[in-house]
Amino acid sequence: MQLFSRCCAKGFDGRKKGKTEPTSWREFSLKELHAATNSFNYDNKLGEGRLGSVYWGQLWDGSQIAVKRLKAWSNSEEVDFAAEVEILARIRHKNLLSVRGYCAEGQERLLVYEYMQNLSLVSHLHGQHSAECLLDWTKRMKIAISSAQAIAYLHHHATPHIVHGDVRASNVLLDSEFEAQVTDFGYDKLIPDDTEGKSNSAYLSPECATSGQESEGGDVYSFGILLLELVSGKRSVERVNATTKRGITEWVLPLVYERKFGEIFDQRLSGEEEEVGEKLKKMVLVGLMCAQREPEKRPTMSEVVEMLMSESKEKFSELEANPLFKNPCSSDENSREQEVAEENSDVISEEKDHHHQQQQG
Ligand SMILES: Nc1ncnc2c1ncn2[C@@H]1O[C@H](COP(=O)(O)OP(=O)(O)OP(=O)(O)O)[C@@H](O)[C@H]1O
Repeated sequence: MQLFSRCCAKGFDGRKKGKTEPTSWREFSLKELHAATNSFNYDNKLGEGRLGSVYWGQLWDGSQIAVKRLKAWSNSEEVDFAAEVEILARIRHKNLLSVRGYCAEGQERLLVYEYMQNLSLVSHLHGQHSAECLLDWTKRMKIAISSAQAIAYLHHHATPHIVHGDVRASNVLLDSEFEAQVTDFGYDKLIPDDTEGKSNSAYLSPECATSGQESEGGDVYSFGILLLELVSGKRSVERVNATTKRGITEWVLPLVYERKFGEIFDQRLSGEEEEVGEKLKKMVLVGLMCAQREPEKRPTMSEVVEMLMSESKEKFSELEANPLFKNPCSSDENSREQEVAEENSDVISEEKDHHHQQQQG
């Protein structure tokens, strides 16, 4: 399809650096969006999410757009769509994809964004672009930091502070320089009853799955899963056999206990990790810190940015020494005690054996 052929390109004209300065926010007519998307033609469809379908389009001035056609709008008639979109449009950060405009005619509600030619992180990690355009480590680290900065901005600098509520690889789009453009934030007023679609997601924090309440801590959890996905190239949840699925943390943590980082890193990039080994380890450890079950143990997004960007060896050693990364079943002290006991007494060793058998029985 023509619209995908530009994936991995450096820019439309080869001169542009990153995201173009968005032209000012405005209202679009339905006629204009019909013309731009070839009447929402199936061939223009980029994909479909919980909120509706997204179409590629081209405006009369040649600029490329992505149009999100919201479904189930009739439930939300009391919401002033234009006012809500205007609030969204005011949220500006270089790594957030801000809305460029909207259309509200009859039952139709549409959001217009700049088209991101390198599409989403999910398509590069697991989708159609994973073979033809594999993200190297430098790009992955850039994506990790730039997406963390975007979420940290929402949590700590936007007024009022914003919980993203749906951090995942498909909501991290990539611009021409492979910088992250985080999207799909601030929709809670536009789509009030939107918890159901997320409830099965492996990105959802345990407390949010129970309470249905989104929070900054929940975003941190989801970002942790995203980091592990980015560094390993694995999906957030994988099927182990016909009846069992395994979350990515359950797979990564035991490997970290044994310091088998090489097995965690995306095997499709083997060889390259020598140069950036420590940074990749850091991505794994920070990912696990974020994806802890207990929200109070997780870092804030500002701390995540700081950890990911830090060059300090001491800070890295501090991170590595976190108790989370020690196998609770074989702490160093326990094994030393066992060694001493085994050296000194056969009886203890027999007792231990007995105890072990009792435990197994
Ligand atoms: N501005 C854009 N530029 C390029 N592709 C886009 C843009 N916005 C969305 N897409 C693509 O369109 C598809 C659908 O996006 P959408 O945000 O509706 O769903 P999703 O993020 O996959 O799922 P959900 O909304 O349920 O989290 C995705 O594959 C996404 O990568």
